[in-house]
Amino acid sequence: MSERCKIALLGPGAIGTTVAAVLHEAGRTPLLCGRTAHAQLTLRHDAGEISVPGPVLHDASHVTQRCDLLFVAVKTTQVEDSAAWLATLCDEKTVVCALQNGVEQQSQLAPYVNGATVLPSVVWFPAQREPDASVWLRAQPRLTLPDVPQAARVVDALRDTRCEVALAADFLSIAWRKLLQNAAAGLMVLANRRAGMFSRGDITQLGLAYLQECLTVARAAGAVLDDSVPQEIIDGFHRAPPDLSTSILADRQANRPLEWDTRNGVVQRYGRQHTIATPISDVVVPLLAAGSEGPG
Ligand SMILES: NC(=O)C1=CN([C@@H]2O[C@H](COP(=O)(O)OP(=O)(O)OC[C@H]3O[C@@H](n4cnc5c(N)ncnc54)[C@H](OP(=O)(O)O)[C@@H]3O)[C@@H](O)[C@H]2O)C=CC1
Ligand SMILES: CC(C)(CO)C(=O)C(=O)O
Repeated sequence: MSERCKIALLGPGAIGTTVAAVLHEAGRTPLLCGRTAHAQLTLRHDAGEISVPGPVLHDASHVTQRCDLLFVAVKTTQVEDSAAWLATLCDEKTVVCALQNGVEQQSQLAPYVNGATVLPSVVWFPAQREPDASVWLRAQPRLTLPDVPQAARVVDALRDTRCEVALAADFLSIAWRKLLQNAAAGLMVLANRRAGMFSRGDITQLGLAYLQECLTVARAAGAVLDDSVPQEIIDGFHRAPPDLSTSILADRQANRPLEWDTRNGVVQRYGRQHTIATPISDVVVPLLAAGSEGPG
């Protein structure tokens, strides 16, 4: 096994390109690992563009290095297919920072990472992959991590970059807060519309009722969240640019598999575990699952 690499990034899509670009700007270009070969990555932001020189490696069997820090930004539906990369890049000394939505990153990645520490994160910023594979960053990049010793490796890597990192003592509650936002964003898939649809009174009411259901489940799972959270999330959609999309809608519109279980099914599953009725999830989840997988 050859020398270790300091930082690698798996999944150079919308979020992965953003993190690779901010690392590159700070002189810490990661080893780029993906599924599709690209000569370079391009991130477009408010003030200009960042190009990250490639190549994006696309065959794990050509790589022999383990890494100290691995950012994983494949979709949660793509983890199993990424197994060869995870096995190649990780050992028990690696910290794997999951740049993924959901509240289950640790259990989803642990089977694949050779005993590495999996650090979940909350990714707050929207980024959009364009048809030419460049990425449009639509807000200030910002992550929240659990306040544990292994987070220092991510904090150091992202120090003095465009990406803010916050550490949270009560990470679980913050992760569920973000999950609620993602669950409500799933309604955009069913309407095939972007954030502007929340300006409708009927969608606002549906969103609030769904978020109330999600909040009850989140609290049963241990999250400490105020009664005001559903309204705050809806207010966020009202303030968003009407054309702001969400990654699950981008996947639906491209006819790719959806992270329906990670973002919406999870509320129904935890609801069942805690014997909480989830009537709205019981409608939303099968429709998202069928949209993702068919048949038909
Ligand atoms: N986009 C956003 O605004 C946000 C997304 N998130 C979350 O971040 C995570 C990543 O999402 P996002 O960046 O949008 O996803 P993308 O679909 O844009 O990127 C996924 C990347 O992973 C690559 N990939 C897929 N399969 C494999 C594989 N088997 N081996 C190696 N690479 C692979 C894809 O390659 P290819 O180019 O071939 O498709 C692509 O580069 C998700 O969990 C999402 O929910 C969180 C907050 C915001
Ligand atoms: C845009 C954002 C931040 C909220 O829905 C997101 O998490 C996503 O698109 O997956």
